[in-house]
Amino acid sequence: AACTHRNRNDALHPLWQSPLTIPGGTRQSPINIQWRDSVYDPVLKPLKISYDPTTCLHIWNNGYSFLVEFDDSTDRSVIVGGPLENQYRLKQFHFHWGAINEWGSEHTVDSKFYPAELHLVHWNAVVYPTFEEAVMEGNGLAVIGVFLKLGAHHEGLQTLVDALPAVKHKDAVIEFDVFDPSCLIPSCPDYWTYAGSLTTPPLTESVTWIIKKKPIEVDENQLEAFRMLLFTSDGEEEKRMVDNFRPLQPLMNRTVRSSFQ
Ligand SMILES: NS(=O)(=O)c1c(F)c(F)c(S(=O)(=O)CCO)c(N[C@H]2CCc3ccccc32)c1F
Ligand SMILES: [Zn+2]
Repeated sequence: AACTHRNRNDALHPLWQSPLTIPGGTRQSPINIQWRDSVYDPVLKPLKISYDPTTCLHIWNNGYSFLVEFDDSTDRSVIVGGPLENQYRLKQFHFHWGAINEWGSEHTVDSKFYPAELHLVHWNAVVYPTFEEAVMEGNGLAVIGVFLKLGAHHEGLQTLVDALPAVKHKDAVIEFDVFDPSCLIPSCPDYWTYAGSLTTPPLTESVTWIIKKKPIEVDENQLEAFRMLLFTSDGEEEKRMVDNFRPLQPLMNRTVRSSFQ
């Protein structure tokens, strides 16, 4: 049943009416991560994350998801190591979630969906002068994916949840000037990594995905707070912002590597 529902969102929202798969695309995202098919790579380093909480700027409902955007004009919030050749700057983070807890994540693990997935979007400011250029290049972006599972209340997430009513409608923005997103990343260092793409337009094949093995726990009220957001602007007929994930894409000729045995 979940699989049919997942495809239902193609008709629901313009974003997902874009081509299911880019013609000629060989590295599209998201994918199912088959744990037993992932290959341990001893060369993979630990991912080094150093975020400066004061680089946080605002929260914005852009009609696809809600984004927390950062000042990426300097190297104050960066990641390095892991599968990455260069240092990448944090630009924004956002989430994908479902209408109910049975689905909502973009990636799956052994075909299991999580109720939501966090994406921290970074760009290679060492090699490319702007984010927009990095979006078009094979090694331009690095996105950390963190699965959310239903469980204990998440203190760090709550500060974000408390601000969501202020960005209920598309195009709403509120100032959000101190937040450390590393509180949303599990301390367990284990991750999978593969070469993929953006999961929203322009769907460019420019993302090194780093998917954390361990999920974070959030409670039902916190997931419900995501589902109270709207795709629509103030004054339009309300459409709840749910099921804002892209359907799974073919693995094609790719190997998912793991940083753990
Ligand atoms: N799942 S994902 O990580 O691929 C991903 C998203 F799912 C998503 F919704 C967005 S967005 O900014 O809300 C919508 C723009 O496409 C972005 N934003 C990126 C993509 C392109 C772009 C251009 C300017 C600013 C941010 C972004 C994104 F990288
Ligand atoms: Zn995303």
